Amino acid sequence: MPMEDHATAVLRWDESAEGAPKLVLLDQTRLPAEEVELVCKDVSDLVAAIRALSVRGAPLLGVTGGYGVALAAALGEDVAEAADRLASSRPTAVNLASGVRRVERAYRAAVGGGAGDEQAAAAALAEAKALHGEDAAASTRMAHLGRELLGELLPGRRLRLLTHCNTGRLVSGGRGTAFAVVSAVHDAGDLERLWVDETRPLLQGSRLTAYEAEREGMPYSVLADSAAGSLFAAGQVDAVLIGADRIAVDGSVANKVGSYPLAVLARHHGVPFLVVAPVTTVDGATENGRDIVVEQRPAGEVTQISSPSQPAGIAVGGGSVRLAPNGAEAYNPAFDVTPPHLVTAIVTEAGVVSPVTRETVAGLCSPSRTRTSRWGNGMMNA
Ligand SMILES: CSC[C@@H](O)[C@@H](O)C(=O)COP(=O)(O)O
Repeated sequence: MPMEDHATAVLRWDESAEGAPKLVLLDQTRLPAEEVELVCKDVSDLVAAIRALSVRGAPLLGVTGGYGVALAAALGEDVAEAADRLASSRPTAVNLASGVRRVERAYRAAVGGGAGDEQAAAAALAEAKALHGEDAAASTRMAHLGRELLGELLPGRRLRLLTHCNTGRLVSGGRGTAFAVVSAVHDAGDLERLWVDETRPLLQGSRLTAYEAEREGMPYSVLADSAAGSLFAAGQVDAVLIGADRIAVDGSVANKVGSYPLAVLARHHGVPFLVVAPVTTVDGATENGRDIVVEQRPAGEVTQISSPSQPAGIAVGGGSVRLAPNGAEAYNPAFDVTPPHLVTAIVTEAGVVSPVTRETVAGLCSPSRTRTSRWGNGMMNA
């Protein structure tokens, strides 16, 4: 069932009620147990929601950050200070900072053009809404191109696709990134099974992707991340599809921790490893994968698990259960970086990039990008 059919939108700007506008989010830390709205009345609320992963996933973080700047402007907060706090609330997903800066630029341009406070706030909101709409359109295009690519790579068969983390409607103005491609395959009747990595430690796969797969009526199975190797060995995976939080100019892909081992497995077993991400995730300012800042999260996310009412293990207060001895230290990077030579193709709304090289990826950043019409030879026409 599509997300719009539910009363709770993933994110909405609310100015219908009396008083000041608010940003209302579907609190993703409460899924799949319950659909609960989280009302952000100001930028501090929103920054807290972003840090707690109540709202998450690269494209949606960009859209949320943009609305955050609009909220600051509407409330008469210091927009520059609010933009800095929003942009730095999580470091890895480039969309967050770029969404924030884009809306901040629109606000400044309005102020520079002589707009009053209300007009400038309206300009910021219009830009945030435009970004939201563009993200939805990009999602539709990526779904189409990704499905087409799978048809070329793996013709004439029903597909067993493996995905990691969560990349569907919960992270996007539309149907998402990698999950949007899976949805398109499913809609066409070509999905034999979606393998859903649970995605330790915060379980974005089992909590969120399985929730979305269930609602779309897909055949799916959740697996422990460590079970993926045996699935590949058994010949049960036709392709891996993931999203991305940041793609460096050299084609390195930062995504949820656990993506890199899947790329290694995929290469070993000769399985295509596809990254699906909007052009806004390609960061022209980050030359190499080693320059990508990987967010380190609290140890408690690994060493404890919370009660069902706080299923993500994010809030480690009352109701949490220890998974490791008191005092255990933990290594908890939120993301890892997959080198370009392990990535078969990057699917963007502007086209499919393959092979993934500095030259082909740089084409996505430059205004004068060139595209070729054959997959496997630079870029496919969008
Ligand atoms: C389209 S979403 C791509 C990525 O943002 C997604 O795979 C991911 O890693 C999200 O991480 P999260 O820490 O849940 O924000």
